[in-house]
Amino acid sequence: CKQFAEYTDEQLYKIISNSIHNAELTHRSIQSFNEYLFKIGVDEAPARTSAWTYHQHYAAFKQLKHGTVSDIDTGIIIDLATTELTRSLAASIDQLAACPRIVDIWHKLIRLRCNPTSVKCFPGERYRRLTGECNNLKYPLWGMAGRAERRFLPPAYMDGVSIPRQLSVDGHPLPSARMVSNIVHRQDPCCPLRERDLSLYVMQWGQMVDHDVVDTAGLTGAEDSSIMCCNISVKLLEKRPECFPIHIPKGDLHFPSDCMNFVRNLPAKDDWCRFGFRNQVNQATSFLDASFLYGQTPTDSKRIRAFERGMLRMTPNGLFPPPGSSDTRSCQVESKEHYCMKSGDFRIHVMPGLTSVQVMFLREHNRIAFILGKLNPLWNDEDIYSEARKIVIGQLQHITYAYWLPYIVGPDRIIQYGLRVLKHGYANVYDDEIDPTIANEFAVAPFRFAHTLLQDTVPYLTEKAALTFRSEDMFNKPTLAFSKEGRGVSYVGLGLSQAPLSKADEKVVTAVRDNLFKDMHGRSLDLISLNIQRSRDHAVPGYNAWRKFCGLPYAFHFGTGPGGLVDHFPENAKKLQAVYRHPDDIDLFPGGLSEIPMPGGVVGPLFSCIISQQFSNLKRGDRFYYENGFKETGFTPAQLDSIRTTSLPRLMCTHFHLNRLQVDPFRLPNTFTIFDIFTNVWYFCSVLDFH
Ligand code: HEM
Ligand SMILES: [Ca+2]
Repeated sequence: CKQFAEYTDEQLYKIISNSIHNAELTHRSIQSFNEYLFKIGVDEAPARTSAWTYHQHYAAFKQLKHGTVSDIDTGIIIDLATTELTRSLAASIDQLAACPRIVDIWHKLIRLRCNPTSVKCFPGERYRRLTGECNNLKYPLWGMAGRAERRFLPPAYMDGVSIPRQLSVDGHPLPSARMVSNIVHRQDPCCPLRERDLSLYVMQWGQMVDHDVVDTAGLTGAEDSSIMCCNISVKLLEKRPECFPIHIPKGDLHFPSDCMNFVRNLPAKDDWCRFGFRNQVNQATSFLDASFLYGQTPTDSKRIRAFERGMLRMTPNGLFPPPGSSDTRSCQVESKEHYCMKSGDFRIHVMPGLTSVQVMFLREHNRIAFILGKLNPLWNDEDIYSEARKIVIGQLQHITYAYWLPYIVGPDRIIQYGLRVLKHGYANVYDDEIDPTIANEFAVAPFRFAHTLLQDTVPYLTEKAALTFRSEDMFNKPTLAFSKEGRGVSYVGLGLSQAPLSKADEKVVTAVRDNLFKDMHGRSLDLISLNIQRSRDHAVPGYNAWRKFCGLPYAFHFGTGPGGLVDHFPENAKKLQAVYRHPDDIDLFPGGLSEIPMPGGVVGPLFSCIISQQFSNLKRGDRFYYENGFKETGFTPAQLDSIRTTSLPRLMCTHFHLNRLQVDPFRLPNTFTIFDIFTNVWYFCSVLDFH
């Protein structure tokens, strides 16, 4: 505290009090400014939104709004106050935090507007909570929905607190995110490549897992409007701290203007109301717990559950989730009979394939609930619901760890990080010192790897025809899912298993790189620019910092020889060199995605390390992980054996009403040649084991 010896307690009190007070004033003035911009039509109301503005509505702080409205303001105020405090005292956050006098005064003052997050746990509870709280009895908040994401590495904010990372190590501005996207990630539409024999279902499962474990909250304008950062004067832009628009370089082959809208993500409230660098909020439970199906709060769950025989609500024909009363604006409806479905995750309609997988799990829950109800006539609704939910989550975890993850990170990483599932018996891997909370960096770059696996088309396979629809025409619409009297869900699901995965390289299809969320005015976004800009918004350090984190060689130069980008093909290293000034500057997404994939995986050494680390945390830091044998909460050995027979083809056969399917729908079926007859053959669904 020596550094602050010249200040009396009264002076420190005044400085800290001023910083909080000024932060409140600034926040209020930003809010009124937003109201004004909304009134004069700069920001767009959700009612008028087209797919283009949906981007912000997806990210909006939705799921937990009712419970945590004040957390939104508190997070912003603490962020503003921290910035002012570091400036007033000309000190870093670490220096401030090392001074107990400052910390004490801060807590006295901040208590007036911020309550530490607290929950009550009961060790005997048999089932995981919807919110994820109390999973860890020692650290009950770990993995809970609505909390700050954790960091694997400290952020690189320009001011050490909140301003996005924008400069090269040599002080020059970083290249525009769109420029990086154009030079590193452009895919020639003529010749998209396919990824080995993997199917598009690999991509779709990934998006479902992603939505289960992460939903980072964004900022919105007045009355939930979409904040517009382009087409406003520089003066106005300066007054909008939410804005961090992407510069589009001259001569862009797709975008005529020079600005792509980009709004920063919400600053999180710290669990203990401490000051600190800006962090972001995960609205989802970090655990792989089918939160996309069950919701993350008791209020949400009330809208999802039927409260009868353990079932989740369904339309009378038993095919779909019912409409959501407050989510009607969450998709674009093209027919009077269609509606936006209610699910545990607001983003269910982003692509027809995602709707298809989510509906499959809804049907599976109700199938299991029906069987449990029949077998246990004395069980009440709550008993059946809880047990069915536990089984569905077990199935989801089993398929993800046993069948999906190895295709992503490759078999070597599965062994290295202890991610293999057992064939028999309990694994008992729980460690209450492991924090499963989703890492900010995992969500911002490595786990977005699957954006390269996307195709320009949505395959749709009926009994009679193989059709395709343009992906860019299908974003955010329930049209295909409801088509053909509701059989569309199955046709999309089957289509995914029969279509090749786009190659796991650095190239990304134009459907999302140019035409993401295209609306009737022709406005669209570039998902890859968003990914890059998002990592700067979160101030995620550059490529080399991550190579070091993973114990991989540091790149001193852009060559691919020793001391350089040793995990890149020369062609990709050259592309990176064309946009970046130093290997330290390379943003995590382009740097990692352009690495040579691991043998048997789709991501390179860096992404596979970060993804494996996160999945290891999700396995070992989840007390309810399905292979754990705890008496109260685990499965019986017989139940566990049964969960282990769960397979994706069984789920698809049952819920998409199929006659036949290949053994592994994550891979394309083999044609019957002499060499591969036994590798991934078609089966009649009736032959598959039903449990
Ligand atoms: C057509 C399919 C998809 C579309 C349209 C899509 C679109 C988006 C959009 C708009 C964002 C937010 C971008 C931002 O502003 O930062 C996002 C984030 C993300 N995407 Fe995708 N995505 C798709 C598929 C996938 C798949 C297959 C994965 C698989 C692993 C994935 C993983 C992620 C992750 C991890 C995030 C960050 C989520 C968060 O922090 O809340 N996406 N995606
Ligand atoms: Ca979850």
